[in-house]
Amino acid sequence: MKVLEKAPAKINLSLDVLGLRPDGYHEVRMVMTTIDLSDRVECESIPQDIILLHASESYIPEDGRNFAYQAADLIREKYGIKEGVRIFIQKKIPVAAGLAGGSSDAAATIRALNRLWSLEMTNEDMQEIAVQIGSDVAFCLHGGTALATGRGEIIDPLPDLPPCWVVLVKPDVSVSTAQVYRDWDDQEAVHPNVNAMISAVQNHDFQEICRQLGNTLEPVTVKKVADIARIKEHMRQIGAEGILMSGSGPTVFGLTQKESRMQRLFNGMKGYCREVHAVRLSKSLDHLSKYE
Ligand SMILES: C[C@](O)(CO)[C@H](O)COP(=O)(O)OP(=O)(O)OC[C@H]1O[C@@H](n2ccc(N)nc2=O)[C@H](O)[C@@H]1O
Ligand SMILES: Nc1ncnc2c1ncn2[C@@H]1O[C@H](COP(=O)(O)OP(=O)(O)OP(=O)(O)O)[C@@H](O)[C@H]1O
Repeated sequence: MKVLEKAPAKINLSLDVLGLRPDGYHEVRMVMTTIDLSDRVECESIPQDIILLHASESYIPEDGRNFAYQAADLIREKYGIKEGVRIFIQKKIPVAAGLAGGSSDAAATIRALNRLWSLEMTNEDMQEIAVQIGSDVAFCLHGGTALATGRGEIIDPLPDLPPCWVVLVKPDVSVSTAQVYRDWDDQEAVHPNVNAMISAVQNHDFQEICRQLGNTLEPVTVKKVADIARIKEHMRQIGAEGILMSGSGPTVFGLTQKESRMQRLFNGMKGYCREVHAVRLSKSLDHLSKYE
């Protein structure tokens, strides 16, 4: 049997860091949402006792460095699975971009293997695997809109956002999440109002969501990637209603509810940057699974 899962990217609408924890991670408080830009993960059981992973792009690791591979390895170990699996990842999400592409592939693999091997995993079982792979994987398991706290693994669902377009612009550089967190400085930090963002989401108030967009990691990455500030300014001039860098960057997103403005933004930014996407938001993942 072959199982397919969609693995959507995320954006951070509000990202605050509260401080460094004893375990070396940072305590965060963030509002995240999934968008309709997805990788596709296929899992097929094979009789040999191995994990075979292939990705559509040559720059994606196909061994134990791949988060999807790690997910399969952890599940086989925990549930004593003797058969192997062939995993294929059709990559659409830009890599090392602040969009959690690798984390979403891992989450999709957990969902897929739960079905492929009829494991009847509870949310807690999936969560236990997710946190061993990365901080963003727990959010990616369920998608939709949520508040994430702790190191990012404690998830409290929020209502869906009002419908809107998301225009993503990725500068031609990759950013190391670990380095951005290391460079974040408590003394210099600018803190977004996460509570105000939560209220705006609960009130379905699109204009207020745009006003409350904020990311304490943005100034850290802007110091290294000056293009981010230029992209933001350009998007502002074209007329995006809200603009922010996602996660540790460097991808910048612009929000608008007007299709004509989305088109203007997409065309305007396409002439400015190579990698530009215009997508809609995506809801929670429960209805996305598909068998083949
Ligand atoms: C920036 C965000 O993408 C926002 O959603 C996440 O906070 C990062 O999540 P992620 O990429 O899944 O991060 P992980 O793979 O768990 O960690 C990568 C590195 O980032 C740093 N890190 C990550 C998460 C966190 N809460 N504090 C940290 O300090 C740690 O140095 C860690 O070694
Ligand atoms: N399935 C995967 N897809 C893409 N990258 C992967 C995958 N598995 C492991 N990686 C590695 O993870 C690193 C980060 O890639 P990813 O695209 O997940 O970053 P990101 O979007 O910045 O994530 P985040 O927003 O969670 O910090 C890359 O260097 C890549 O080699």
